[in-house]
Amino acid sequence: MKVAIACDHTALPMKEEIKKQLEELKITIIDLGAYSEERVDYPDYALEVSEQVTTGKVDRGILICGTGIGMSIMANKVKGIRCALAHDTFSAKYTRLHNNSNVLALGQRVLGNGLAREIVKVWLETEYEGGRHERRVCKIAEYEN
Ligand SMILES: O=C(CO)[C@H](O)[C@H](O)[C@H](O)COP(=O)(O)O
Repeated sequence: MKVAIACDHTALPMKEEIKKQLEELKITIIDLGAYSEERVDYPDYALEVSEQVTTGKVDRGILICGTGIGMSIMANKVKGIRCALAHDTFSAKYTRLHNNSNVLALGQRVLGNGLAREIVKVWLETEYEGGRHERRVCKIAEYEN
């Protein structure tokens, strides 16, 4: 699996922790920044990661900002992106099972690294269920088109 990851200036430590985890899981990582704590704008990073996903350069994306909210708002503007803001493992599991989410947003100011790692683990490991959910996911795509 290939994952693109990015954060803004608020979330560098969590991005590094999640990168470590992805390395442990032998996942190929594309780190699209930010690389310092200089103030940046989260929409730029959300867009970069989302485009990597929609063009098929990576399988999934992970976005981290202070709350995860701004990143998720921006990512969900990109056609083909189903970004889930998840701060618990139940949501992380069900957004894969039911929504086939392809981007995960996290908030460094909301979560500790331990819980963030658990969320990422379950989100990466859970397969989309399809079935009745496919009709609903298709309706989202139809609206985009
Ligand atoms: O949480 C965020 C957006 O939803 C981002 O991390 C923002 O950058 C956050 O609002 C912090 O911004 P600031 O310029 O560091 O105050």
